[in-house]
Amino acid sequence: MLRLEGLTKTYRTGDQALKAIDLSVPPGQVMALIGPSGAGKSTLIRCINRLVEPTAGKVWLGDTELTHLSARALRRARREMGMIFQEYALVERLTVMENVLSGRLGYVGFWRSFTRRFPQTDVDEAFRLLDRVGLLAMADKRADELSGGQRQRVGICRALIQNPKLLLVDEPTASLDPKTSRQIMRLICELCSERGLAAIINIHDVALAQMFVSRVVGLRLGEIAFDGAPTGLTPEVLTSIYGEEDWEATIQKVEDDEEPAEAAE
Ligand SMILES: Nc1ncnc2c1ncn2[C@@H]1O[C@H](COP(=O)(O)OP(=O)(O)OP(=O)(O)O)[C@@H](O)[C@H]1O
Repeated sequence: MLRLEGLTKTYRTGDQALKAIDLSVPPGQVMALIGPSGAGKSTLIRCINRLVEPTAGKVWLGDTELTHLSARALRRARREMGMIFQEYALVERLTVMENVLSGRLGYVGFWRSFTRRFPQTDVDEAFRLLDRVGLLAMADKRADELSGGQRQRVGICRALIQNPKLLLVDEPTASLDPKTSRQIMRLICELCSERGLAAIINIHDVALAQMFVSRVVGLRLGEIAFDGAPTGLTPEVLTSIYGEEDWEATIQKVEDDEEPAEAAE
């Protein structure tokens, strides 16, 4: 469903953030993207929906090649890609419901969005989504009254109400405590599985990635250094991605977390 061919990004500063990346993500697959700071993870995610313009290469979403689309066609293609951000990117003074509905702006006409008159079907779907993520009672609260975990749940609803085929998720747990991080990762993965949605999740926390996803891609200096199952992330592989460090502690943490009591949380 998503296919990158020779995706390359060289910033004007000369930084080669991505070096001819080839990567395919089939429908329904949730993939974690890991790697050290500066490896190119955010650039890769942003080149897919052209928030950052690739220097070379192709991005296929289904049968559509995205890098040569006109602005108008790109707007249409972006509806198929929901984005979830580290800092939630909510409009603070709007309510939870209004923030969720803003995910429909790519679909409704200018005047409707200007006056915020969304079709009833959109409102119904927003309520369903808020219920699914446990925020139904918060629909009328202002976004700035929410905790970090609640804000991220709103961000997830806003991405899903677009009815995307692919989720692009940029460090969804970076501002959250460990327990809330696990809940958010679990929620994203459950929702992808319920909806047959593919996702690429840029995530710093290797242990968290290992707990929830079936495939991990490790980037190093703009190139793929690992692509496989989370069980393949041995200390040697992690060293090849991140450089020297004691990885036993990280891997141990995953095993501890897999105890039944934790899973029932
Ligand atoms: N706007 C920009 N202009 C110039 N260089 C940039 C820009 N954005 C990123 N880079 C460079 O591109 C490379 C990849 O950056 P990117 O942010 O994609 O990495 P990352 O893996 O997401 O890092 P982090 O985990 O710290 O967010 C780095 O060398 C960075 O300095």
